[in-house]
Amino acid sequence: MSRNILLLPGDGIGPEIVAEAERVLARVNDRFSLGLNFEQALVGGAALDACDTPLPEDTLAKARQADAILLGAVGGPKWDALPMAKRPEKGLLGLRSSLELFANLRPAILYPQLASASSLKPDVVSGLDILIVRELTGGIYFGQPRGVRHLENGERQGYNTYAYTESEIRRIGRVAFEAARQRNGKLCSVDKANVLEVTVLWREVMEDLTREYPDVALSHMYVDNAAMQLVRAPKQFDVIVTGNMFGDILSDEAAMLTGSIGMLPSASLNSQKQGMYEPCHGSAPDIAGQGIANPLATILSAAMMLRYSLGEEEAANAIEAAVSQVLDQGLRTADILSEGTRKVSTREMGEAVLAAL
Ligand SMILES: NC(=O)c1ccc[n+]([C@@H]2O[C@H](COP(=O)([O-])OP(=O)(O)OC[C@H]3O[C@@H](n4cnc5c(N)ncnc54)[C@H](O)[C@@H]3O)[C@@H](O)[C@H]2O)c1
Ligand SMILES: CC(C)[C@H](C(=O)O)[C@@H](O)C(=O)O
Ligand SMILES: [Mg+2]
Repeated sequence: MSRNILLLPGDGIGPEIVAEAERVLARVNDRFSLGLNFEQALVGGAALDACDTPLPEDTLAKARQADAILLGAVGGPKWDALPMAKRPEKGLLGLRSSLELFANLRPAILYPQLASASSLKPDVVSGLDILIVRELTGGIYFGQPRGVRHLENGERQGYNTYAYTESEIRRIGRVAFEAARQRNGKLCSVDKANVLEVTVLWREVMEDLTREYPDVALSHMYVDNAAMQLVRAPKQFDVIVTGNMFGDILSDEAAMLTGSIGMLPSASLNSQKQGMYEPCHGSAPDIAGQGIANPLATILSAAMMLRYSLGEEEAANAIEAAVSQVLDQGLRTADILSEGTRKVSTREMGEAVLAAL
């Protein structure tokens, strides 16, 4: 069986970290005879520079045909002044919406070796294993109308629309309830139902789903409290389900509980389980080109790809075990460095994972 993997390195540290994940994928491809074929395409700022669009037709066509996609990151100061429709981030959002990748899984797992790198005290985070299920193709990111308009008094007004249909809420809800059922039967839905009508509906639909999932205990929390609880007592959470923007923010927050945003992988899936896999972080312009970025979130995203889109559990487990092994060896990129550990570069970290494989 042959499977096509599309690599989209993107911008900033994207090419550096995707190169390491590609080498890891190539190694498990050989070791487990996975029949993976790799192809590359442009997205984001790299695509803007070459083709004047952040999502070229050719990239979208390749993405539609791929069995799975691995993306680095997009964006950077070079393109920040462009109008919204032309920005690198539109390339990423265009991929997500064109492929209907509505279900974004962001696991925040603390590797025990990184307990001292976490922003929280070891006893508060030890054993942390949370899954954030973020709706990815709706909400305020995509709602219409949007823009900047001129008011009669001469002032300009910027506006966006936060909208969800019942069916959009139901389908992400089902993904979250299924995940909760397979884990510990606990789901917390995060909203702002004390203020926003759209999330009153969100809450109603989530409640409704409990009839399909009587074995899952559903709770609700306002997003401001959830942000606080995540740093107060994160282990109260198991699966969190939330909308696009709240999920974006809460997942960056959760990343710091695991030591670094450089540790947080993600899967973005559609209803056919076709998926795009990417680290939760961005293009990190402040460290791009220095060879010091942490490639583990991308390598762990590759493991998620093997598990969710390709059904290669054994290869996925092997990558995760290799990551754990290099952490055991005390190797750390700068973002997770702590006393008594050894600082390594992006490439050295990739090499170490390869060696462990
Ligand atoms: N999925 C994506 O492609 C994605 C995600 C987030 C942000 N972005 C874009 O990236 C650009 C920069 O955004 P930002 O600075 O707000 O967020 P960022 O995630 O790029 O960086 C935030 C901080 O985390 C650090 N960091 C991120 N990844 C790291 C890694 N692998 N190893 C070590 N340190 C790491 C950075 O050095 C920086 O200090 C923007 O253009 C933004 O739109 C893209
Ligand atoms: C770059 C940006 C569009 C993106 C998002 O907000 O979804 C990023 O922050 C992420 O978390 O994947
Ligand atoms: Mg984000």
